[in-house]
Amino acid sequence: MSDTTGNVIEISALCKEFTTGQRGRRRTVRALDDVSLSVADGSCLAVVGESGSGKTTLARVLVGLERADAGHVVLAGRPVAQRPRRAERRARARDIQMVFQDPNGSLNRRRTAGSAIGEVLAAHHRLSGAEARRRVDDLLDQVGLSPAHARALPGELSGGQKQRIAIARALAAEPRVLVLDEAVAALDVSVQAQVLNLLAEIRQARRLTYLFITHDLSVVRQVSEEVVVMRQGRIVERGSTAQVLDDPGHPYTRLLRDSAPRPGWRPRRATGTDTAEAQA
Ligand SMILES: Nc1ncnc2c1ncn2[C@@H]1O[C@H](COP(=O)(O)OP(=O)(O)OP(=O)(O)O)[C@@H](O)[C@H]1O
Repeated sequence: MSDTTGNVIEISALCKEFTTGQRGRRRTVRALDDVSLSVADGSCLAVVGESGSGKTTLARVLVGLERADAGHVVLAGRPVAQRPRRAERRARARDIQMVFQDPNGSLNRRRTAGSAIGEVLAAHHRLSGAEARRRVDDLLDQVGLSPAHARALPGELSGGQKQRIAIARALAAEPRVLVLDEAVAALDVSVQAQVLNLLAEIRQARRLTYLFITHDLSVVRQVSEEVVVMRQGRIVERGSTAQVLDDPGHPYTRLLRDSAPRPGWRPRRATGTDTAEAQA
């Protein structure tokens, strides 16, 4: 379900600050500074930016792991409460799920893959034991694993297989939106390509919407039609992937693109001009 605009995510004027340190040495960081963004139902929007630009904070606010100081989020046509009740939290989890960079964070090392997926199924659907087992097998199949993997503990799985289980867990809730936060960053390049292909197939088959957070511009080209560029908590540029990466409008995007490793790439020391331009 999307709202009348066809957007499944509508974010307006989100702000979030973090204050750290002891009294007298306090430091405040504005992780999100007036961020407004919409994501069309069924699309894939990439969010890029250097480390600390606010990408993860945006994701965490969206899925409800962090509370914004100001601003609004509308998910699948429903405004998201800042202090949600249990039922609202559960409804949000059915709308949006997140896959993290490190699958170990979402998998208990003493729990089999089947039981990890079954836990999410049980939280969102009323199923008999036999139905749940069948759904676990279906989900394993959708992420390219076999029913035998249901009995495996995380320690018996490769990094790519663990990430596939984390994706199956997220899919078990049957969400409309998947937020993928550096979801392939920890994988070897060949495994990365397989998981990216898998994610593309799943999006098409399930008509899902992706918010794809990455620092890797080559990944952006493979997965998304549109991209937003974040810098110091603000969105500095948004457009089609081809336009933003091939003909960036903002000096910061040019700097990001020009410092990304690629075939034939030679590291180049940033000049004073680069830095001054990017401050614009
Ligand atoms: N829980 C927190 N406590 C204090 N500061 C935080 C916290 N979470 C994020 N920050 C700060 O907010 C800013 C944005 O961080 P965030 O993790 O959202 O950036 P990012 O673009 O996702 O970076 P990375 O790519 O390194 O994950 C950073 O300056 C970070 O140090």
